[in-house]
Amino acid sequence: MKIPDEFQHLTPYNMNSYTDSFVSGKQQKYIELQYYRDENSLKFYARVLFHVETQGAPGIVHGGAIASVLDETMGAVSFLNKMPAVTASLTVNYHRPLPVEKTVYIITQVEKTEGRKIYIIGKMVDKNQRLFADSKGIFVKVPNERIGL
Ligand SMILES: CCCCCCCC/C=C\CCCCCCCC(=O)SCCNC(=O)CCNC(=O)[C@H](O)C(C)(C)COP(=O)(O)OP(=O)(O)OC[C@H]1O[C@@H](n2cnc3c(N)ncnc32)[C@H](O)[C@@H]1OP(=O)(O)O
Repeated sequence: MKIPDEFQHLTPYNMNSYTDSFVSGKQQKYIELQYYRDENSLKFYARVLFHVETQGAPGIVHGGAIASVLDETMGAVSFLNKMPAVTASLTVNYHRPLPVEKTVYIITQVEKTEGRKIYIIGKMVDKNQRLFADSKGIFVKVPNERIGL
């Protein structure tokens, strides 16, 4: 199966301390998601399949479902970079309708930090690098105990 070049050398990443998420937890059957990381980069990656249960318009993935997956993958890149943070703001641009049952790929990265603020960007593409959505957000560093760590 063809996958984006950037995904060829990644290793699957399982978030052991974060297993019941409504986005990526195995208890839900709406979204199939596998995270990946690259030891040599500060980016974080996901392969995602939205099942028909995530549709808004018939056959098209709901924009809120796309935003949720981007949000979690963006949040995760802050944790991986040892900066536990929560979403303060999130902007998503939807470039074309995403059909249900189509595998797509997400890439997120930290753009810059300013004090407690972490600026994170993300994008969702298919195997041919066609852009479905991109996102930017401000995540704010919080003490571990504020997020149950
Ligand atoms: C979540 C964790 C789970 C456990 C994980 C285990 C490990 C697993 C590993 C990886 C998985 C990762 C999965 C991530 C999951 C997805 C992420 C989410 O969905 S998080 C939930 C939704 N978000 C909230 O619930 C935030 C609610 N809001 C707040 O708590 C506060 O408003 C907060 C923390 C954002 C700010 O409050 P203040 O009182 O601490 O700080 P102030 O002083 O107000 O802001 C600090 C700086 O941020 C700016 N700021 C605040 N809000 C802003 C906004 N909306 N836009 C722009 N800037 C903002 C402010 O202007 C200030 O900037 P200046 O330092 O002055 O430069």
